[in-house]
Amino acid sequence: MVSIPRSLSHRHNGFATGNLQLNPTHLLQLKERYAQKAQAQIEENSCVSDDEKKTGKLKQVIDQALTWAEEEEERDNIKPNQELQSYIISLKEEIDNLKQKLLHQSKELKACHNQVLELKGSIRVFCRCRPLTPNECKAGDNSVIEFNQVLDNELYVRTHDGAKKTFKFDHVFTPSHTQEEVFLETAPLVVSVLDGFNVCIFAYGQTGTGKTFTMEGTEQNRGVNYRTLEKLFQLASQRKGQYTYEIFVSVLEVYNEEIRDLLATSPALGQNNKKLEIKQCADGMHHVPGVVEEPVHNIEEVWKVLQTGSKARAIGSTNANKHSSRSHCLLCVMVKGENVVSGEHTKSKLWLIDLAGSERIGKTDVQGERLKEAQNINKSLSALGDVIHSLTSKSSHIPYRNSKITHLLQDSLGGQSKTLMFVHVSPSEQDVGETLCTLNFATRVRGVELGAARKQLDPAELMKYKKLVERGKEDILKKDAIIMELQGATKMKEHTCKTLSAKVKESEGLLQSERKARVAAEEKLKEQTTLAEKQRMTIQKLTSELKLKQSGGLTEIGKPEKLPAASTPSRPPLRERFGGLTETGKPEKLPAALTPSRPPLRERLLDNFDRTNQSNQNQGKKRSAEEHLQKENICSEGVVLHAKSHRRRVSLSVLQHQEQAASKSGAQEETNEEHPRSRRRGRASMCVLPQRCSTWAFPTASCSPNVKFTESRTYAADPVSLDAEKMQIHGAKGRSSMVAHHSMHFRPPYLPLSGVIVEREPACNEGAMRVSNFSNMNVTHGKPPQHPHQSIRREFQYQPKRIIRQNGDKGGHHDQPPQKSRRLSGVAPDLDSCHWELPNQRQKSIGRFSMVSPLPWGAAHSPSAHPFFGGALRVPLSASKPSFSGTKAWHR
Ligand SMILES: Nc1ncnc2c1ncn2[C@@H]1O[C@H](COP(=O)(O)OP(=O)(O)OP(=O)(O)O)[C@@H](O)[C@H]1O
Repeated sequence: MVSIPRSLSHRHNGFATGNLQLNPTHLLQLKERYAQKAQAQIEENSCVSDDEKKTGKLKQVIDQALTWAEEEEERDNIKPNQELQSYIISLKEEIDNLKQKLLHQSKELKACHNQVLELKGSIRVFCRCRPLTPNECKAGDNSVIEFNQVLDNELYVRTHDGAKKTFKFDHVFTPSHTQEEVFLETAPLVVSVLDGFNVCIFAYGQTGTGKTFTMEGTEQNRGVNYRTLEKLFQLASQRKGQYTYEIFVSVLEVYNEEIRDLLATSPALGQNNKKLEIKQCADGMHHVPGVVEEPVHNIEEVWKVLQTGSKARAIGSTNANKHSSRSHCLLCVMVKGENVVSGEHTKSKLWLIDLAGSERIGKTDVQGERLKEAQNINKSLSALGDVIHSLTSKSSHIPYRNSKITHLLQDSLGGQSKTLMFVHVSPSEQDVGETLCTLNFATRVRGVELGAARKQLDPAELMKYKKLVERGKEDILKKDAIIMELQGATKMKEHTCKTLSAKVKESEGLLQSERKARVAAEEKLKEQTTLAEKQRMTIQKLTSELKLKQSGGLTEIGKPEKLPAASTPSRPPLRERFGGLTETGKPEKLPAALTPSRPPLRERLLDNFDRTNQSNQNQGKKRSAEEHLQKENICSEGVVLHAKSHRRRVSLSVLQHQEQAASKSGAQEETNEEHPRSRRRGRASMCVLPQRCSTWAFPTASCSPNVKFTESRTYAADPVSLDAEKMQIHGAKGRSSMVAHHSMHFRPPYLPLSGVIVEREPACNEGAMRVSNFSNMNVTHGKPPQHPHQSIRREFQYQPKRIIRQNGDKGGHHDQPPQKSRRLSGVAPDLDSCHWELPNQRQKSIGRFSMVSPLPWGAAHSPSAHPFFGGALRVPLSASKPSFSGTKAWHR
C-alpha cells in the first residue's frame, strides 16, 4: 500500500501549526480527503507491481493529489503561503528526476527485452491507437483506451462493465504519436534487411483503424513504406565503398484470394488479369514468379512506384471506412547486397503488408460484392489467426496454405525472418469489442517464437561458390595425383640412381682389382720375361756347348741331322702302303702284314729312359721312375726322346722328325690327286684314348708343310694318367694317320688332363668338334683347386680337319654322320686321388701352358705364337741324342 509521504503530512501539520494564512482545520480536512482519494486510486491499480507503485503510481497519485489540492485551493480561495509553494515545486522537481531515471531504466530494459526477443525470434508487436475521428467526436464517443504515462509498452482498455484490461506490447503508440516516431521504432528492424535478413512488417487491425495510414501514410505524413525505403537508400549510400546494393520493388495485392501484381496493371502491359501463383524455390523460400520487380535507385522512384500500387489497389467504401482497403496489399522490397571486401552476396526480402481490415459483417452492413470481399478478408484473417495459434501451441502442422496471405507470409511467420506486427485499434467505445479481440489476437501473436533469424546468402552466389569449391577440390585431386605420380617417378629414379651408383661402385671396385691384377700380371710378365731371357741365354750357352759336344749327329741345335740312307728305312709311298682308298673319305684297312709292328710304348719309353740314364747309376731313381711310368703311363705319340724322373716329375724329351713333315707334304700331294678332301684328312692328329675311353686329342688341323718339327724339347711334367693298354694311335687305321704330332698329356695340376675334349657336333656333317678347354691350373696360382669341377671351362668350336672318334667306334666315313657323339668329361678319372704339390716357379710356368690351344696349326707355325710351344714354357734341353726309333712304329 502506498501512503502520502510523512514529509508531506508533516509539512501539512507544520503549516497548520506555523505562521499560517490558511485555516489549519481546513487543511487537515483537505489532507484526509486527498489521502483517501489517493488510496482509492492506488487500490484501483493494484495490478501493477511493487516497483511501479514505488515510482510511477506514487507520482501519479501525488500529482493527482496536488492537482486536487490546487483545485480546492482555487475553489476555496485558499492561498498557500510561499513555503508551501516552494515545497510543491521542489516536490515536482524530485518527481521529474525520478521520471527521468525511470525512463532511462525503461529504455535499458527495453533494449534488453528486444535483444531477448531477437534471440528468441519472437514476433514483435507494436500497438497503435488512432485518435477519435471527427465523426466519433461528434457522436460523443469517449476513448476507452488509456495509456501509461510513463511506460510506453502498455495500454488499458476500459470495457463495457467498467473494468480496465491491460495489454502489453513491444511498443504502444498513442494517438499523439507521429508517423516519424512510429518509424523510429521500426527503423532498426528495417535496417537489418541491408544486413541480409528477411524482414516482414504487417499491419493488422479493424477496418478504419489506421493500417493504411501507418504503412502508406499521406503525402504530408509519409508512412512506414516510404520511410523504410528512404532509410534503405540513405544507409546504402552511407555504406558505399564497402557494400553495393541493388533494390527492386514489387507491389502485390491479394484480393478475394487472388494475387494481383499492382505494378503490372498498366494497360500497356496488359497483365492486370494475369493470375499469379505462389511457388517454393529450391532454397525453400516462397515467391511469386512472374511478378514485376521494379528496380529503384532513389526515393523519388520509390514514391512513384508506391503511388502506382496504391492507385491500383482495390478500395471500397464501407460504413466503417469511406476508403476502406478491400484487399491485402503487399510491398516487396528485394535487396541484393554484395560485400565488396569479403565478396559475400546476400539476397534479402522486406515485406511491408497492409492487411485488409477485419470487420463485423453485421456492423458494416455490406451486401453483394462487398460481402464477398468481407468474407474473403475475414477468412484470410481467420487463417492468419489459425496459423498464429498453431505457432503459439507449437503444433506439428501449421496451416499456411489455408489462405493466400498466410501462404505468402509463410517465410516471415515460419522462421528465418524478423517479423513485426502493427496492431491498430480504435479508441472509440463503439469499437471496444473489436478492439479487445484485436488486442487479444495481438497478444497471442506476441507469444509466437519463430527462432533466430538467419542471414540470407544469395543462393545463386552460393551455387557459384559451391561450383568453385568443387572445381578447386577437383583441381586439388588432380594435382595430388600428379604429385603422387611424380613422387613415384622420383622414387624410381632415386632407386635407379642408387642401383647405378652401386653398380658404379662395384665397377670401380672391379676396375681397381683389375688394375691391381694387371699390375701384378705385368710385374709377373716382366719377371717371366726376364726369366725367359735368362733361359734363352742359358739355352744359347747350352746349345753352343752342345754343338761342341755333338759329333756328326745334328747339324744345328734343335734340328736333328738327317740319318744316312742305309740306316733310315725307306718308306713306301702312302698309296702303296695303304693300298689305295676303297671309297672316298674312308681309309682302307691295311693288311696286317704291311703294318709295321711297333714296340709297346712302355718298352720304348723304358728303352729311352735306359739309354738316357746310362750314366746315371742311381738305380733307385730308375726304379722309381719305372714304377712311376708303370703306374702313370706316359702318353706320347712316340717321339719321346727322353724321360727323366725326378721325384714326382718326369722330364720328357720330345722329338719331331723332319721326315714326318716331309711325309706330310708327300701325303698331301698324293691325296690331293685322289681326293681333294684327303688333304684335310692327311693332317690328322693323333688321338690318345685315356681311361674311360675319353677321346683326347690335340688339334693339328691346317698343319703347314713348312713347319719344322725337328725340334727337341723337353717338357717337365708329371706323367699322364693314361691307360697304356687302351692307348691307340687313332690314325693308324687309315690314310689319315700319316702324321702324328707330339701330344703331351699331363695330369693336373701341371697340365690339365681335362685339357681338350673333342666332341662331335651331331648337327654338322662336316664334323664340327667342340673343344672344351679346362684350365684349372691357370686359376689356382699355386693353390690347390677346391675341386676339379670348379675349374674354368672354356669352349671353342671350330671345323676340324678330321673327325676324332671315340675308342670303340667303327670309324666310318667322316661324311656320314656319326652314330653317336658323346660329351666326355674333361676331368681325369684319377684326379680325385692325385695329391697336390705346390708348384715351384717352373711348374707354374708349365702350368700356364697347360691349355691346348684350338688354334689351327698353320696359324701357329711360329712357336712363340702357339701356347703349347710358347715363349714362357720352361724347356730344358735334353742332353741326350735324339732317337727316331719310335717314329717308324707310328706308321705301321
Ligand atoms: N494515427 C492517425 N492519425 C491521424 N489520422 C489517422 C490515424 N490513423 C488513421 N487515421 C485516419 O483514419 C482514417 C482511416 O484510416 P485507414 O484508411 O488508414 O484505416 P484502415 O485501417 O486502413 O482501414 P481499412 O482497413 O478499411 O483500409 C483515415 O482517414 C486516416 O487518415
